[in-house]
Order: sequence, then structure tokens, then C-alpha cells
Amino acid sequence: MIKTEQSMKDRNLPQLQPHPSSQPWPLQTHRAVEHVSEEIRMGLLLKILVPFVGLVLAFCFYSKEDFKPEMLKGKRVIVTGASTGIGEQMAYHLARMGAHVLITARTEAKLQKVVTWCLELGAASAHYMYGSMEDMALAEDVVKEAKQLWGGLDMLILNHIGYTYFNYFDGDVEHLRKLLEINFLSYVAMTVSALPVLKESGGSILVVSSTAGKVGIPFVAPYSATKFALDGFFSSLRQELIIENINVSITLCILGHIATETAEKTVSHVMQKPGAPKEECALEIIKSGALRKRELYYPYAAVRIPLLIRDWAPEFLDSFTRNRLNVENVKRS
Ligand SMILES: NC(=O)C1=CN([C@@H]2O[C@H](COP(=O)(O)OP(=O)(O)OC[C@H]3O[C@@H](n4cnc5c(N)ncnc54)[C@H](OP(=O)(O)O)[C@@H]3O)[C@@H](O)[C@H]2O)C=CC1
Ligand SMILES: C[C@H](CCC(=O)NCC(=O)O)[C@H]1CC[C@H]2[C@@H]3C(=O)C[C@@H]4C[C@H](O)CC[C@]4(C)[C@H]3CC[C@]12C
Repeated sequence: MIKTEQSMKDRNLPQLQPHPSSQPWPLQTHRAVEHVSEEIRMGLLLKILVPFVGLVLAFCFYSKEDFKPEMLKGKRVIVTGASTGIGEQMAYHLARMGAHVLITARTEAKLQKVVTWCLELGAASAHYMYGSMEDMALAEDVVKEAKQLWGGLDMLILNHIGYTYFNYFDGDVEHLRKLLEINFLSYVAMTVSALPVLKESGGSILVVSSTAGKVGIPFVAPYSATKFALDGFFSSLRQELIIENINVSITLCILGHIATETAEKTVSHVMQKPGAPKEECALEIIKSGALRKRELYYPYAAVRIPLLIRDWAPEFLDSFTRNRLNVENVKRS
């Protein structure tokens, strides 16, 4: 194209100027129109959505069954990824409620400290097994240990995750494969191993997931894939348990940004406010499992409202999500 313009000049011919109406709109005008129609759509959406959300919140508030800590007294509970973060706090809450806890992670020293503190807090018993959930045999051995210790199992809390970077997807398929093993396949392996004893006890499976397992959030593609996989697998399995009248509940816990050490280290430079408290998050997960809820959203508004918007205005939600992050602080590694 430049070459063409150059040849016209060489031949000293008058430069023909295209008619203004034939020129494409300048980018700015086009974007302004797009923005206005988006504004109108948003205005309509909010006039409908806000009352609807109010009704949803009212329903949830008034339909809330009462949770009692005694529900967990003497219950036999496995918590994975409990050496730190939300899992550690869940172990402490369960201990205070008088449950039997078996906790897992890779770092034995941290697990020993958590078990000691669980006994201090009143756990009926507290044990740990350490190792990486890349090893499916470990996933099965943990459930076998629970059967040997307690003769059964009442609650399986699947919580651990492998290392997660927060950056543009770098094309590393091997990292994704490994994360699928740790964050997804090991959850399936533990479930397969635990289902027979959970059927005997009429127990519960709690699957800890994320906003990033329900909507597209930038910079977490591999992690997000593993969380979406959890939704697909466990939502399908829940249907099969209902069809077969098997009294095992599955609660999918959809979490927003939680102030754990790892999360704050990973994303504090892009988040505009700190995460929600891990202690309260941990308690809400336990409550939702004890009440056999289908899904937990925590923090409620921060997670539930984007999910409502997701199906009505996906492009708006994408734009809203990007605007909530200081994306300029994410530099390709
Ligand atoms: N924090 C947040 O903002 C959010 C968290 N979530 C979810 O909550 C759950 C807990 O998150 P959070 O507490 O922040 O995570 P943390 O990073 O604080 O804890 C992760 C736990 O998993 C263990 N772990 C790590 N790698 C492995 C492995 N290969 N095999 C077995 N265990 C492993 C860690 O112990 P060790 O290193 O000793 O193995 C640790 O106990 C996760 O499922 C996460 O997806 C969801 C949304 C937001
Ligand atoms: C950035 C996401 C939150 C989007 C938002 O603004 N939601 C409103 C709100 O939550 O207040 C974060 C939601 C989920 C987080 C990620 C996650 O699921 C856990 C990982 C934990 C790991 O230890 C660190 C990074 C995480 C990928 C974490 C990053 C931030 C979120 C995507």
C-alpha cells in the first residue's frame, strides 16, 4: 500500500482524496457508539437485575436452615491442602466443633503443627498424611487411612491446589497437565475411593472451587481449566447420585478472592482491595457442607452477582472483570 502511494508521488499526479462519507468511522466514534449502546443495555439490565437479585438474596436469607456446630461433633472429616490457608482454618473450625480430622498436604512439619493445634482446640482426634496429590496412590491411601482409623467417613473436603501463576498463559501444556492431575484428577480419585464409605454414612463431599471456575478471569487459564473441570464432573456426578437415590451430598464452593498468604503474595499487585477473611471463608464452607447445600458463594455478593450477570451480559461481565484488575501491573514473564 505504501508502495502504491509512493508511485503516485513519483508520477506527479494529483493525490485523490477519498470522500469523507466513504471513510470508515474513526475508531473513537465507533467506540463511543458501542459504549452508548452498552450503557443503555446496562441501564435496562440493572433495572431488572437489582430487583431480581434482591429477591434472590431475600429467598436465600429466609430459606437459610440453621447451622449448629454440634452437627460436626464426632464426625469423621478429611481435609486436603490443610497445612496452610483456607484448609488450615477449616481444620481448626472442625477441631473446635469436636470432629475427627485427617489432614493432608506435602509439608510434614506444617501438618504436625496444625494437628497439634487441632488437638488443643478440642478435636475428637487429629491425624495427618503427607505427600503430593500428583500421586493418585496417595489420594486413595488417604481414604484407606480414614477407614482404618475411624471405620468410616462422614465428610470429604477437597481443597488442595498445585502451584498457580497469575500471568498471561505461556503455552506450557505440561504445566496444565500437572495442574489437572493435582487440582482435578486427584479429587476424582479420592471421590472414587471414598464413595462406598460415604454411601454407608450418608456423608458429604465438599469441592472447593473458584469464581475462576465459573467465569473467564484473565491470567489464570490453566488454573481456571481445572476448576471448570471440577464443576463439570461433580455437577454430573451429583445428578447420578440423585437418580440412584444415593444419599451423598456434593457441595461446590465457589470462592472469590480470599486473603490467604499464597493468594496475597500472588495477586496483591493487581487486586484493588484485600481478599475476604480466610477464617470466615473456612467456616462458611463447613456450614454449606453440613447443610448439604448444592453450591456456596463466598463472598456472596462478590461471587453471586457476577454469575447472574454472566448469562445475561457476558461481554459486560468480561469488561467489568478486567476493569477490577490493575492489568497494567501484569508483565509477561
Ligand atoms: N485464596 C483465594 O483467593 C482463593 C482460593 N480458592 C480455592 O481455595 C482452596 C484453598 O486455597 P488457598 O488456601 O488460598 O491455598 P494455599 O496455597 O494457601 O494452600 C494450598 C494447600 O494445598 C497444599 N498443596 C499444594 N500443592 C500440593 C500438592 N501438589 N499436593 C498436595 N497438596 C498440595 C499446600 O500445602 P503444601 O505446600 O504443604 O503441599 C496447602 O496446604 C483452593 O482450592 C483454591 O482454588 C478459590 C478462590 C480464591
Ligand atoms: C481476581 C479474582 C477475583 C475477581 C474479583 O474481583 N472478584 C470479586 C471478589 O472476589 O471480591 C480472584 C478470584 C479467584 C482468585 C484466584 C483463585 O481462585 C485462587 C488462586 C489462589 C492462589 O493461591 C493465588 C491466585 C489464585 C489464582 C487467585 C487469584 C485471584 C482470583 C482469580
